Amino acid sequence: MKRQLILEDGTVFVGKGFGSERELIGEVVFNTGMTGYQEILSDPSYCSQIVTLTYPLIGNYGINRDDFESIEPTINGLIVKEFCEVPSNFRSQYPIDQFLKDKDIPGLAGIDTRKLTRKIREHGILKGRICSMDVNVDEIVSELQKAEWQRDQVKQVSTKRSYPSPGRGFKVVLVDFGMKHGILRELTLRNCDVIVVPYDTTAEKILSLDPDGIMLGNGPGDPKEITEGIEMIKGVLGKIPLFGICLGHQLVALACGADTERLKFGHRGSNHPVKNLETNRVEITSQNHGYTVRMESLAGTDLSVTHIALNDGTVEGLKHIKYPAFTVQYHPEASPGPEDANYLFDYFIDLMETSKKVGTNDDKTLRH
Ligand SMILES: NC(=O)CC[C@H](N)C(=O)O
Repeated sequence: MKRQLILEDGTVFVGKGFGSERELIGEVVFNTGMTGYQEILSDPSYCSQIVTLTYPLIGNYGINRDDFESIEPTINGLIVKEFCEVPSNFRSQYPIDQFLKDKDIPGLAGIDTRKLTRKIREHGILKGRICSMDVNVDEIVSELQKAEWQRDQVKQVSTKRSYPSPGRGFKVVLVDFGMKHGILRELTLRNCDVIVVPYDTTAEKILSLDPDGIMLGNGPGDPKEITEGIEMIKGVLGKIPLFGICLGHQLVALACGADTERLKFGHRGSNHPVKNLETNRVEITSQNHGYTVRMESLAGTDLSVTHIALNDGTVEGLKHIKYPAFTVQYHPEASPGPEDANYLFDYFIDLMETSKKVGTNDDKTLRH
């Protein structure tokens, strides 16, 4: 069935609808990964966004049982050049069209995704809506222009209650701002005894669980909205080793007095080159973020830059100069890859081990 994408600047792309027929407003973003559409669809960091995949054929290995990053996908739409109706893979359980119908997520195929991507790159992220052909385009455009940027996505996707994921190794509190389950899988692989807690858990509560380490996961939206997380980090920093990923990285920066800002069109893909300034090695990384830590705002803070993006020079990794705390803007858990940055989870384990041996000194600070 013919359907259209309407953007807030009045541009219209006509294509073929698939998935659900719901009409939802969302920020239209693009991801350049060649594979990994199931992980992208189910990554809560995309909550309420309409995701365009630039790879021209999507869905050929279907949707399987194992690759989900969350149980309920929360994207507001999926745009592809061509979707595969008959997937072929031994793991495939059903086609992407059926999955989107079941989850009530609208899809649009058959549009020029290169043109749409160029538009977003030139203009910056635009609000849009996938609609039927009989709507009044001018009305939709003015509605889009008036619409606020989405808020409160973390509240929507974070777990409502703590839950354990038992193991025999280090005890880790994983703060769920809308985490990809890949993070939990990496900790489990390393035998961690994990407790996943809601985004607004206080420092006191976390300290009362007596963890060896705290992991701050990824999540959607503007980091400045998550004041509960920023306060919590201030209360645990220096007391327990800390590892932050993506939104977790941005929150640590804010807690240490640095600033964040929205990027023009973000970094979303699985081949973003990042330079590790400590080893001078380049890592190919998986990324999905629309905000960034402002480089200039780090002056005068206790954070030093450990990684930078080679495409645009933005901050990709930080470490605390006094406390055992480090963060990355990209995704070391990756899924489906690349795995260049997987060593960071081992580094976190080492940090917990060292901190445990050294113990805490009088003012409860731990040092590398
Ligand atoms: N993947 C993430 O954690 C994204 C962080 C934040 N919501 C951003 O868009 O920059």
